[in-house]
Amino acid sequence: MSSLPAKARAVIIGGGISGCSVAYHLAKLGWTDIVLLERKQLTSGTTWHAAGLIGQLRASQNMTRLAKYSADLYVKLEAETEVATGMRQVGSITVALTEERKHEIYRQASLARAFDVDVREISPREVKEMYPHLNIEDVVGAVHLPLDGQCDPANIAMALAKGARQRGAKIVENVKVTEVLKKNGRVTGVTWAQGEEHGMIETDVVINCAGMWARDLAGTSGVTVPLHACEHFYLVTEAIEGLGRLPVLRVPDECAYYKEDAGKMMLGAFEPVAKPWGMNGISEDFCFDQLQEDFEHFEPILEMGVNRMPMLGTAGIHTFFNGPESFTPDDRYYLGEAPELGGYWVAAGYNSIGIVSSGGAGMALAQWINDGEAPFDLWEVDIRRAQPFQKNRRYLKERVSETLGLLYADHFPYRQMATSRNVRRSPIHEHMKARGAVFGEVAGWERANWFAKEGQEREYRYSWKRQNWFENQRDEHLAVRNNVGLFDMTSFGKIRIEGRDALAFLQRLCANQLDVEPGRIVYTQMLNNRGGIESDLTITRLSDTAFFAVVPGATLQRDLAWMRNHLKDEFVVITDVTAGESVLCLMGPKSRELIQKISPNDFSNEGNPFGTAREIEIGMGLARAHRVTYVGELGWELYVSTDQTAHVFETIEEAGKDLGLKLCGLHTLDSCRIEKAFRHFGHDITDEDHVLEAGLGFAVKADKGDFIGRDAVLRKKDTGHDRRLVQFRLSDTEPLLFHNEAIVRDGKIVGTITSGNYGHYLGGAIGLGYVPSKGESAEQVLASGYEIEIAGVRVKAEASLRPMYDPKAERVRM
Ligand SMILES: NCCCC(=O)O
Repeated sequence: MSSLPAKARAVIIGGGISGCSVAYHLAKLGWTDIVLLERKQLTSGTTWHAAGLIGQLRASQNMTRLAKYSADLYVKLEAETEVATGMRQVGSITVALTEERKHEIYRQASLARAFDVDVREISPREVKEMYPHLNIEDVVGAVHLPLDGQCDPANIAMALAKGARQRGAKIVENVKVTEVLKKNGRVTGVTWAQGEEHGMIETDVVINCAGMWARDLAGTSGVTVPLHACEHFYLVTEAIEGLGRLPVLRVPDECAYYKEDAGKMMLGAFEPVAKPWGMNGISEDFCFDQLQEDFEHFEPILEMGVNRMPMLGTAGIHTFFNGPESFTPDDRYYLGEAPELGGYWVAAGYNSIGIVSSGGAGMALAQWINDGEAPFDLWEVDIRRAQPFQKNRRYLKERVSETLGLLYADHFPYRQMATSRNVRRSPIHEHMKARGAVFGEVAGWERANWFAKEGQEREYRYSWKRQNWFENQRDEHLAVRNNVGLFDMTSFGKIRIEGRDALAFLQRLCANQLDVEPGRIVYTQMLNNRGGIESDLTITRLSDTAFFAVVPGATLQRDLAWMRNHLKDEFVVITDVTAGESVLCLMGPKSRELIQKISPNDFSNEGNPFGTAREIEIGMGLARAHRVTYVGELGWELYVSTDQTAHVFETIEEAGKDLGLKLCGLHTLDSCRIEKAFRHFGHDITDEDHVLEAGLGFAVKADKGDFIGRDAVLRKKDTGHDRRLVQFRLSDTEPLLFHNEAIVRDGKIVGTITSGNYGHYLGGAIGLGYVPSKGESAEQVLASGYEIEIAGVRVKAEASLRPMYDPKAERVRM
């Protein structure tokens, strides 16, 4: 095909709104020699049948930021490109039918306000004024966003495509990418076909924007993009006389959204049990196709719809639509560079919010590709969170039948998935279960989140208030503080870094000093060039040439990729050994007494100081005992080969009987660590957060020689902090903090809580969050009056820059 170049700076695969937005934003950054290849026609997969709702009310700060960007962009796009986008800022209303839902949408409103989104809590009467057709009998609250809107999705995509073309991008239809070429772990080009014609484009950047084909396409390159299509249903009525212009309406408690368009009403649904589609692959010929209607499946939604908006009962139905859309295992989309293949980028899996997401996502991804670093924290949607096993089709099929409905379900804190569970289990999973564990799942790992008492139901009762496990957590928490607790942390990611150049390699990647004696444990961060935190880990030196890194289970793929991508011509082997060792954490003031009962080794401060690790005998087996803690107490993390784990666990349990040993869950790990203000990666510390502003300067050794991020550290030392991570305790002991609550300083919203939990020892909810501090001393930062806004209500908070629990770190060294 003569119009296709032999070389391009980037090749985008897929001409839906996602691909068009990436092309538009790359072109805007000056990437003019780029090519977008669409296997059929632009928008012909999912974009063309999307509802086109532009809602800025999102569950987290970055999703709010990106949705706001999309809304602002789409408003301007028509003037810029002269394509009629159908963008109308009709506003939106979300109504709550329960107090819990009202609390959720009010929380989202607080968050949106922190990002300058125009949003207001409104009464049911005000809802009726704006939406006279609505039955508001059981409406308990609502929020209104006057600058939300609706658009014609296909035309937005066309406008983005035109904007990209105007800046030099080549967008070509009816060309299929047949292979992504690679060499030495990097993309080198793509081959394409158009009918009988074939060709190749040399490139080192490929972006998979292939929507519901993204998983299979990625699979041919050994890349993991776990998503699966589901059937998505909506209906459009005949024209209704006198309907008038109406805001978009969401009634999540009835799984429904409503849109007025050209005098007709659209009613769409996110039903609790969805219908996965395309299990055996999606046809090559799919082009503007619809799926078979299923009235029975939609009927319960329609019934609620007719009650909510009685005129639907008499309006004729013009279209009953069913079309496929992509869903992911956690209802969040994928953005970023695939960990398996350099230069292979992904923007896919939009979970039915692709139109409002794609503008912001395209902007963020283009900047990421251009700069080699994410423009701000995108961990929530980062492709590196995907686990290799998640591409399993049975897993995906079962999971997406749930995640479609979760879009409009209550997004309670700690909510666990019900489907596709038990894939990754610790060797003592059954022991934990037998002792009352109630499990949660992270990265496929089943982990005991809390332990039910004898006779107590082993289920979560979700709420925005104290949930049914609050007292269990309190007992576990106090056992760790006063006595001894045992956590199963087998889900930790474990990486061996070995070889002649291992030390030099880690010295270059880590901010702390790794040139330590074998047996020392070093807490460190891996930084990017801005001084932002890419990884938060401990590294134990096992020998002159061998190191052992421990990372959160959720970040393992990201951390492996960061290490592997930074390997030069060095003799270093990086191996994921996660499945080989379990981790039992014995924590609390009586942990020494307990371990000493079952091991002949010396656990004294002299023989085994804080921050050291060595092999020990335990029961009749062996373990590597690391004297570290994430809960702020005396304790040991025991790394045990998986075959001996049950034996070691049983030995500890037996010995702990007369010491009051308590099994503890992940909720307690978190409540203990937040009292001690230990940072949690992905929340309190991200690639956007400077290591010094995060309060981790103690783990940075700028004088050790060069390392990635060192210049940024030195610069920050010169210029001073722009913001600081502060610990807060609410003075009212009743309300709870989770994350994303607004921080109010002297009456003004200045930030959001990055993580929160209940401090059962300190008494009251504890949160961490950044506040601006340019030119201010620590005293000045703390001298202000702080409040935290929770669902619109402001609660006084005490602030501290030092950990409120054990500020002198005496407990860990006792
Ligand atoms: N595709 C439907 C979008 C739903 C929503 O924005 O709430």
